[in-house]
Amino acid sequence: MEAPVYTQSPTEQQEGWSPAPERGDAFSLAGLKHGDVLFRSPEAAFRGWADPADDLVECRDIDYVRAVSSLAENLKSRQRNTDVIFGAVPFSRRLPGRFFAPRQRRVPLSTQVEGRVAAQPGRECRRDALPDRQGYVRAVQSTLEAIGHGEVDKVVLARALDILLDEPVSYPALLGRLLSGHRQGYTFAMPVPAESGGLEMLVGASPELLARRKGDRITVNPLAGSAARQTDPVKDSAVSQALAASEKDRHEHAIVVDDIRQRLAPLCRELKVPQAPSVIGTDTLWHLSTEITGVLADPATTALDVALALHPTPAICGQPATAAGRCIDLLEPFERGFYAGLVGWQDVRGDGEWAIALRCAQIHDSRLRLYAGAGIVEGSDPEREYEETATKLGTLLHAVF
Ligand SMILES: C=C(O[C@@H]1C=C(C(=O)O)C=C[C@H]1O)C(=O)O
Repeated sequence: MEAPVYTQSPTEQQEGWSPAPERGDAFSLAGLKHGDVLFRSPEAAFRGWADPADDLVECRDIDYVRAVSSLAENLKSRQRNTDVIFGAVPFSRRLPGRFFAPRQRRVPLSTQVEGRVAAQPGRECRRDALPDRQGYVRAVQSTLEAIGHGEVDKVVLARALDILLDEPVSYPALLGRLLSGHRQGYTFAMPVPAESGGLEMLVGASPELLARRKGDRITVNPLAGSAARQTDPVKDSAVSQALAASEKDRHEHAIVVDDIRQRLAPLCRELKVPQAPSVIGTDTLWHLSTEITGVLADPATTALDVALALHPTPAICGQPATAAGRCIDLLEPFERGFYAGLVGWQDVRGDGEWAIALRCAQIHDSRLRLYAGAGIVEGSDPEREYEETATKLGTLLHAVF
């Protein structure tokens, strides 16, 4: 089986390279292993190596920003040939986040996965749904009751799928497939602290940018309101038009945009929020999307500062956040871990990108936990919401099998 290979175009060869352990001007995913990093966005692509030992911090929420600035100070003072910190922040405050500065290499944007993409060698031995279809439908019904009683306006209710393979996950195979199947969006492999100690790999292909900073400019791109894509192009376009016109989905989306607007206002001296959402397509879904741009009032505000000011948005938690968080704790029979948290990178100047960890799994050896959720508002149909989560799980499932 051939592993996919990255190559760079001649014009981009000078851009931001640090020493890397592989030959020439191409690198292969073949060596990608537990503990390594991969992150590709529409703006940047990185590959990081777990060894030798990295600058590393694991910390709780109040310390995230301090942790990243102390890593940045270390990098500056040691003039290491890298200026990028990677990391992940969990959904809830119960778990620590992890930030580190591995030996890394920035890959040109023209980077393509080349060669035949290998298949996962293992087979599925076991699959457990948390909860099953009935359980999820009941949880959506309970959420609708809470919404009806005025306790909460929106709750994003997730479910998980545990899969056991008969062989450890092949990261080159899995990432090769995710990268070649998702040319847009944010594809990542990031080591994160496991609940049981040690590390797990957070792997996924998310469509959602929480915050990007370039100098004093920021971009925030919430998604909310979804419909499954169709193989027939006529039906597919009808579905996207119906989504754009759907009252229920526009309400679900507006809750997110209003919350983000309010949270960004104190950070920005200029803020542009489009009047109406547009529709964007992933491999499996149409989403309502609003690209919000702003100019920071204080240019010392970093990409992570902006991301943490917004997290958890109503796109992945709900509104109001505290009441929605209570529903999630009560109704989801698993710990979200890093699902719906932040995953990304930031350089020593504070520029960077933090995506929301969606369409992802936490992986250890041959065990995978996949996650997907759907926003519940007044008018949501429990069976359709279940189907939406099934479509969302498809991103990872199609890459594994
Ligand atoms: C919660 C997820 O996705 C989020 C929920 C969406 C929705 O409810 O329409 C759309 C995009 C994401 O903000 C997920 O993928 O698990």
